[in-house]
Amino acid sequence: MPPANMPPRLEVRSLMRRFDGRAVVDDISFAIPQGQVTCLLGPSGCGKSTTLRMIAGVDMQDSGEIFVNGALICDTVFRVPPERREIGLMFQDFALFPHLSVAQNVAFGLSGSSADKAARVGDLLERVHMARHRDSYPHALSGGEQQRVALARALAPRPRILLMDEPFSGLDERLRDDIRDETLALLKDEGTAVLLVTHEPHEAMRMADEILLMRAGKIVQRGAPYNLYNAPVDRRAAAFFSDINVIESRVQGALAPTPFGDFLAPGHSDGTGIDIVIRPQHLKIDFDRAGRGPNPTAQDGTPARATVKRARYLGRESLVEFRMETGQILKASVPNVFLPKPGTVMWLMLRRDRCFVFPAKG
Ligand SMILES: Nc1ncnc2c1ncn2[C@@H]1O[C@H](COP(=O)(O)OP(=O)(O)OP(=O)(O)O)[C@@H](O)[C@H]1O
Repeated sequence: MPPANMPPRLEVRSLMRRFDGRAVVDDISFAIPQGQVTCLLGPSGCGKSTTLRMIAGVDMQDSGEIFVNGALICDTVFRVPPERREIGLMFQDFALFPHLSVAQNVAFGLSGSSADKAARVGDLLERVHMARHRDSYPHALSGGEQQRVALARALAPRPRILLMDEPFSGLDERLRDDIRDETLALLKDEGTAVLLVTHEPHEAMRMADEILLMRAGKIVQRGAPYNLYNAPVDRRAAAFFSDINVIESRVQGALAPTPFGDFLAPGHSDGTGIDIVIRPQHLKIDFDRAGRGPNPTAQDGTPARATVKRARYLGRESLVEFRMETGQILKASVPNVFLPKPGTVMWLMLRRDRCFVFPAKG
């Protein structure tokens, strides 16, 4: 942890960028301390890359300021050019130089004595497990190997900040998690402050100390991965991280009645639409006991009858779709193999501590 009085490595304040009169980045502020990985997460087109491009200095904000180590590097008047910002870049389309070997690629941005450069290149290639490929050329490397070299090249000059734009998107799904973990370990060793752009929640959960959830140019929620997953600000934020079930209700006397019992809806007037949101892994399933289910509990509320519509085995878990007596379909995710036959009558409960209650239009 950096000392408390140390300025953040990177800070942006009230960044705005408009294209054709439309605010694509709309009043964004955040700070990243030394050694922290922050993920800018959001759907395609929400303004993530534009934010990164302004910090890199290849695009210019309409208003707002960017600071590195507490010093202004860009506002609407003053602007440090990109090459003097000491910010490393690792973009999806930021290819290796094809005519340079692996070692030459990593050495490219380095200054200092040849001995120092060789030591830094050797050390980084060891740490990204590419030392034995030091004399290979990029075309002879797999996508994952090229990505490792690109990481070593980006970190070689010891940038204070590294900006990464969808850096793993070109990789085979099975490789990605390994490379993400190796990358994270190296970034933490180096103490680099990182801003990583991704549209994949899984990637953000795996890599980030802090996630900035972005939508239509704004940060709608920020916090540790745990907080975003377990305390989403609205229904869309919940749905961004996993499948969700939504049970619709209408408030009657500060309560939202559902087939699973009443939910508290304080502050909402009668007739207000309410969504009870729950992730599939937080539904509980019980067997039918001659037409009866388990007894209601404070934690799980009232059980409701449902019929199995379909069950599929997905490897780590099984996904079971249920049809409620109201006609609504709910999805339950169950660890391992659980494949009840379609038509089987079962009882469902909602883990109350895992339900989110939102106004319907949220
Ligand atoms: N130079 C430009 N001129 C006009 N519109 C632009 C320009 N650059 C970006 N945009 C628009 O700004 C919006 C945000 O783009 P941006 O690339 O920042 O989104 P993103 O969140 O990074 O999306 P993706 O994940 O698809 O890259 C998009 O609607 C895009 O079309």
